[in-house]
Amino acid sequence: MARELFVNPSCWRVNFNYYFPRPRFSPLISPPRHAPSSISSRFSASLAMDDSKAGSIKEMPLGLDTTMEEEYASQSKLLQEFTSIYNIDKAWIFKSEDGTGSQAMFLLSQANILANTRRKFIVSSYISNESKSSVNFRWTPFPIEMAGVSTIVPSPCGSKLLVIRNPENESPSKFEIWGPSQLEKEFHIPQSVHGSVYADGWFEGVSWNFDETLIAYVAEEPSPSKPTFNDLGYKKGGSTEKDCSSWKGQGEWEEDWGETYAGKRQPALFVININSGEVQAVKGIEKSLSVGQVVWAPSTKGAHQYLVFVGWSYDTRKLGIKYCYNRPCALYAVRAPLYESETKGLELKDSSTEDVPVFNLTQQITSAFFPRFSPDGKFLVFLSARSSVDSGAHSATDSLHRIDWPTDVKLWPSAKIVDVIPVVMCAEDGCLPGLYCSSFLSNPWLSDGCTMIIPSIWGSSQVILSVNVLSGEVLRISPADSNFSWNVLTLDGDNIVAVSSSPVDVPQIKYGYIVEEATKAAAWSWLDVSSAIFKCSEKVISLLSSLQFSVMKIPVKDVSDSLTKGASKPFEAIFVSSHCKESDACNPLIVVLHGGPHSVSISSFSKSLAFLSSIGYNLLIVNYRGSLGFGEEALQSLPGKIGSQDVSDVLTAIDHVIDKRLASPSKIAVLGGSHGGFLTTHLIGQAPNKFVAAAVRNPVCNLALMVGTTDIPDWCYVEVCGSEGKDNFTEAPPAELLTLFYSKSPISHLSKVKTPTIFLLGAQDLRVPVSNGLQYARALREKGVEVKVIVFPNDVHAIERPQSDFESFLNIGVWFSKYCK
Ligand SMILES: CC(=O)N[C@@H](C)C(=O)N[C@@H](C)C(=O)O
Repeated sequence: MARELFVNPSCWRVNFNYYFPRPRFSPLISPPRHAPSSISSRFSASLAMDDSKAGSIKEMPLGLDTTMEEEYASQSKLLQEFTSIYNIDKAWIFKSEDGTGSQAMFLLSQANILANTRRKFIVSSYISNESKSSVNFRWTPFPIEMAGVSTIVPSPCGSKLLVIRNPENESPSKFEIWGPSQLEKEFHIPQSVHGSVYADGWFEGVSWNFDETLIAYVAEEPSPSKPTFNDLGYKKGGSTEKDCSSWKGQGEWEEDWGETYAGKRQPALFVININSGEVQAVKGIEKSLSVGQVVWAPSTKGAHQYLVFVGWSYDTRKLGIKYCYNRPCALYAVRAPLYESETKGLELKDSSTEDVPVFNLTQQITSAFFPRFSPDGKFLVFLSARSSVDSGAHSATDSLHRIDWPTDVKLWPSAKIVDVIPVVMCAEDGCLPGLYCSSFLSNPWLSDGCTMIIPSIWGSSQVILSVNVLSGEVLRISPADSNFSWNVLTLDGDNIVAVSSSPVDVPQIKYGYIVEEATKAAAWSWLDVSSAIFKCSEKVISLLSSLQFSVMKIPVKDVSDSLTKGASKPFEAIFVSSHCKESDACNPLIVVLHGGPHSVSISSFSKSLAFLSSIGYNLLIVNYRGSLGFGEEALQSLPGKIGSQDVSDVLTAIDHVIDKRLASPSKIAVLGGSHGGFLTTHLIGQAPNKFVAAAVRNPVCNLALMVGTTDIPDWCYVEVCGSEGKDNFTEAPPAELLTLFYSKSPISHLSKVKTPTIFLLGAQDLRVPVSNGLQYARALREKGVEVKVIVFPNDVHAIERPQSDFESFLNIGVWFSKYCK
């Protein structure tokens, strides 16, 4: 979680949907409205023969009919252009030695469709501030590819760069230490010491100590030994050697953290000495604790060095952790291992703690993560998802806290936790709706030592906040007069390098500085940073320039006294459309629904949504009540009411745009993934005449089936039964509960469905296993509804591997072209 990232498609609190529609510019081949979705291959072949070379019979690819082939080809061409747009993932600043400017390093990434991976590359720039209000970025001419790199972490003073390369198989992890002009050291850490270094954005943590000699990090524990057998049966004592006369059994199955962690071993703490290359496992941490996000505690001369880390514990089972902030966690302090070179002159002042080497620092609160020490080491600030843990909702409103860091180790466990920003239940209009953070910079501090710069969701946008952690003052410092989304990449002293985008504007770098004399509300000014590096194709630019977006406020229907104030306030939807003349008929509308349900669609650039809108669809991206960014009361109004309140909000949003003549009632399609797929399939069942086509990615269709197969069965309880579902959760749900789960599921409305629906399913999805989508798709087909199913054998819940992502949205686009005229 400790990533300095621009919003990343895999970022779990912000939802991105990728869908592609009919090209406006391509000659449309109109299929018969109810053409069978799978014309027999004999028929396809005979049609194809006309334009094939004599003698050979052209076979249509599986699942593609001849009537749509042109469409498929033209959409795929444009889709390639959108797919190749870069992401701006991270940045670092290095102060120049003469103090006149700074050097910036940006980490960008781009899909490499052919290799089915993402290419990572670095671009650098020299930053000079000619005056307070102007900045000049001088870029190196070409990016440098970072092939095979898992993560890079500069040292605090910027003189060294750690590059970690994780093994692809059983080979060692590689640690490289680079100086300004050369590789200074390289260490290979064998699997017997530890497995892959975690670079997952959740357990991930790599931290240099203050004198840049030691690096603490999180890696997979070494593999436990497994029973060995040979021709005499079980071989006592086992064997580490690989020999051809024996074989290994499996031993007992070990729980992992579910979705995206299948087969990953326990995350554990290690420290490497970069002078000797010696690696030590950090001792004293309970076996049951999974660790992550490690940082060095401020050091006291002559005393032991300590590490602060996040620990996740569990009861009888590890429930899925991806997208789930409701897993209890705490901050712990542990003594760092001693290295010979470090012990010289050590007085071991705190040797009295010998028996208690690990302290829980946050016992008073159910969740604590993203630990950050202030630059002077006087306080420790952290984020908490206690609302999420306490209510059982998988994500909710965060709170920010401070511990005034005692110099005496013995006082650490009893140190008071101070609330800096509490959970906001229901904000007044224009005020902070609450904190919703999915990343903190590793160094988020301005030079006053007490102001942090953090990104957070505010309604349907991501904004940048400055937070004074002593006074609790919070300011929205990214421009409040635009609906763009912003993220912090890094700080350049007291200036901010940020990235800003919108549904119709590709990400652009911005440089923010404080305008001293201005009023508080307008204290920050933002400069554009232009570069040829951050340009995309002319075609994309021209298509995007014909689009516009707005954020709509949609009043809640049927407000009753039983609703909290926060749940009675308007929710939001992002509307994306092309500039059109009054007389123009509306483009077809695609209703886009995020998952979670406690996630949010923000107003940032999404390649797939931009593609979709740029070729002739209007989008209605609905942040129904329960989404992040609108206060805790609105969010908590949904658990217990899924399939009704959220469905009603989406229908209200659709009516809203129809009433405003922004959508034609006969040209509406709907798409969503996961809980968004739950909503999509509910909508086509509950409002069977409303939608001409639907597309779902790993949809939740049958909660009674999901509860026994998902990595988060507790989610089904909480979302169906509300908070009390958390207390009643059991692995063996009683029959009455299974009946309730079924009745709250889209499958219970299946008999009414008429809408042609395409299913994109990841066979390795542990969150909403493929059986959910398959059962529903087969049941629809059984009753004669048009259905197309694509299963990606190696994809998990997110279906984000480049080729799968591409094929998914190409097929969604073509599906909509076929049915959504
Ligand atoms: C908590 C969670 O994973 N819920 C799923 C049902 C879901 O909707 N997932 C979201 C995050 C998604 O968009 O995939």
